[in-house]
Amino acid sequence: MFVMKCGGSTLAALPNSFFEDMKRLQDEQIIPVIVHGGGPAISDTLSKLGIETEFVNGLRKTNEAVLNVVEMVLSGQINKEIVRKIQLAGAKAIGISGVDGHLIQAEPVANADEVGLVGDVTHVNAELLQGIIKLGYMPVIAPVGLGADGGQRYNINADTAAGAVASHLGVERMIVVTDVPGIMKTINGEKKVLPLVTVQEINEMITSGDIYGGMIPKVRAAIQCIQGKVSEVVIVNGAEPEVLSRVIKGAEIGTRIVR
Ligand SMILES: Nc1ncnc2c1ncn2[C@@H]1O[C@H](COP(=O)(O)OP(=O)(O)O)[C@@H](O)[C@H]1O
Ligand SMILES: CC(=O)N[C@@H](CCC(=O)OP(=O)(O)O)C(=O)O
Repeated sequence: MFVMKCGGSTLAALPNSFFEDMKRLQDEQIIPVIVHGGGPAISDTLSKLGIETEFVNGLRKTNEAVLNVVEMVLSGQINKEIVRKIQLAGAKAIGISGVDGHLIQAEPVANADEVGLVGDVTHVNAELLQGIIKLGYMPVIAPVGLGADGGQRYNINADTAAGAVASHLGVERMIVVTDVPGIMKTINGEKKVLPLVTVQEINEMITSGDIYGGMIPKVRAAIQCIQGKVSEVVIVNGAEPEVLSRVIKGAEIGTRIVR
């Protein structure tokens, strides 16, 4: 079993072969647990509805109006689109959000005064995921969470949600699929993908500005989950052929984040 986070930046562009690769892995009992984003689709719908939107360090400022759109787009549109694509590849998938079965419990982030109804994960109902897997399905998770009282919804960054799911399931590996070939750094005027980075190097790159925007929640989620059972987080480009099986087989691809 492994956790795969799939970013909204790359979802529409993922080739059919990506989903066929997932089916092969499922057949080999290497079950993907998918957590997806959908940031660009949320921004599109917000703009069509004339609702302004803004990001602070990769997190969307969220009020009730924004949250309605986040839930509609993530749990409705994107979640079902992914489930359909997996099913068309011949594999079995069940789509749920963090609301269903209290899958993702959340609390307000530390800078809630800045970003509003954005959540950090406090608990993941891992038994529910294990149950879905036991039935032969791969779980496809939309990152909307619920407060401990079960009433308040939170918008959770998909990277953050994926890291928490990986930690609570105790998987060895999380694969983050995005639209860049890994963490990049300009060295002597040339942009290069770093094959391996440590927590210390990441912190330095955030301070220097080499890591910014949407890459920040990814590396923060990676740092958080590699403190526990997860031994590595790999950031890869979804357009690379058979990227998931190659990472699983240990190919040198993308950026590996290790302790
Ligand atoms: N050092 C870095 N290396 C690669 N990408 C980076 C870096 N720092 C920031 N980024 C940005 O992070 C983006 C990926 O994050 P994001 O757009 O949120 O993707 P996703 O939708 O997959 O979560 C890249 O497209 C790039 O613009
Ligand atoms: C709090 C926060 O920023 N939530 C994200 C949730 C979706 C997401 O993370 O999508 P990507 O993986 O495509 O970026 C948002 O509202 O865009």
